Amino acid sequence: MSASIIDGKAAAQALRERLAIEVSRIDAEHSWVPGLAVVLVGEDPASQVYVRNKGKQTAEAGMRSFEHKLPASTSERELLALVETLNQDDSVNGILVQLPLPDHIDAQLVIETIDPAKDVDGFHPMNTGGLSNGDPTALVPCTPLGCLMMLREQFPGGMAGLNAVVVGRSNIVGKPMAQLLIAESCTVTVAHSKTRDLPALCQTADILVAAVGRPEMVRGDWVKEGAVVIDVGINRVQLEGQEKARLVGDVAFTEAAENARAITPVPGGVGPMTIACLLRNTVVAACRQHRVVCELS
Ligand SMILES: NC(=O)C1=CN([C@@H]2O[C@H](COP(=O)(O)OP(=O)(O)OC[C@H]3O[C@@H](n4cnc5c(N)ncnc54)[C@H](OP(=O)(O)O)[C@@H]3O)[C@@H](O)[C@H]2O)C=CC1
Ligand SMILES: Nc1nc(=O)c2c([nH]1)NC[C@@H]1CN(c3ccc(C(=O)N[C@@H](CCC(=O)O)C(=O)O)cc3)C=[N+]21
Repeated sequence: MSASIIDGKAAAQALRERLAIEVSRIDAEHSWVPGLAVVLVGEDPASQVYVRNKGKQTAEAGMRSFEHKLPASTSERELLALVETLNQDDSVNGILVQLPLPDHIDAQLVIETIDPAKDVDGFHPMNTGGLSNGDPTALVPCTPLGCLMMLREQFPGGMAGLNAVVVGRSNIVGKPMAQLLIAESCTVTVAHSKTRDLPALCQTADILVAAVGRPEMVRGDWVKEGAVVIDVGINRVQLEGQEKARLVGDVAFTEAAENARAITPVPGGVGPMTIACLLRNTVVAACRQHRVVCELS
């Protein structure tokens, strides 16, 4: 089988267009627009690109974007004070603090300081707990939410009873992805660096999600014939003799596409959907804060 390629870029654009329509309806009927604050500490060049893309796409959807770029020397106390200010600011409906943070800052403390109602990353314990308890109002982390949206397109009849294997158990991708798949009634296995015989486990997967951070680790013969493969990995690899680094996923794409029914590419798969879901969470959070009904499907 030769896989169909899941076009995350197109899906993200379609979602952003729906968001823009909802934002202009809210503006017309209620005279406010959702606002997203993004906080970046330090100079990490890759993070700066994300922050720039987020700012641009936020504005294109008709929303307000507030960027706070702080030096790497920012103290934990200063960052917590900024978060408190954003919590109090009624024009800010969503707050994202870009991770990772410098070592001298306790990231968990920062996350727990964000008002759960404005936690559009879905990392606050109130939201992670809500997700695992099946609370429909919990804000869901953007990357797994984007993966779920693409999976739903692939399974119009639902995913109940399918075997899902999630490789990676991070708080930002692996664990919330597993929770979402449990809620879809999949049989979910979460693999990590201590998992024994990972290739054999992956071969049992009808749905295979790779969120590892190791370039092309998942090989073609790990993929069951007809499986749907979601590649979350974003790895920059420097090829010999080439000036620019290339982006590759955690899955060996060409090999895996021989066996899969459908697969996400890198770039152009999960990444663009992550940003679109961040904007979606901001619209949803803003509507709740203003106690108006959000007309997004
Ligand atoms: N497209 C997007 O929007 C996003 C992409 N990413 C990308 O996704 C990837 C994963 O990110 P993130 O979850 O934050 O990464 P983390 O480094 O936090 O987690 C990686 C996970 O992979 C597991 N792992 C590492 N090596 C192996 C191995 N050899 N075999 C099996 N499991 C292994 C680790 O296991 P253990 O717990 O045992 O150490 C860990 O659970 C990265 O490439 C990142 O850049 C991340 C966020 C968003
Ligand atoms: N608090 C927090 N929340 C996050 O969601 C978060 C974070 N911190 N830290 C970093 C990771 C990584 N991440 C990506 C988002 C979009 C793309 C993306 O848009 N990728 C494009 C293009 C990438 C490029 O060309 O550089 C693509 O895959 O096509 C990638 C990675 C969000 N993260």
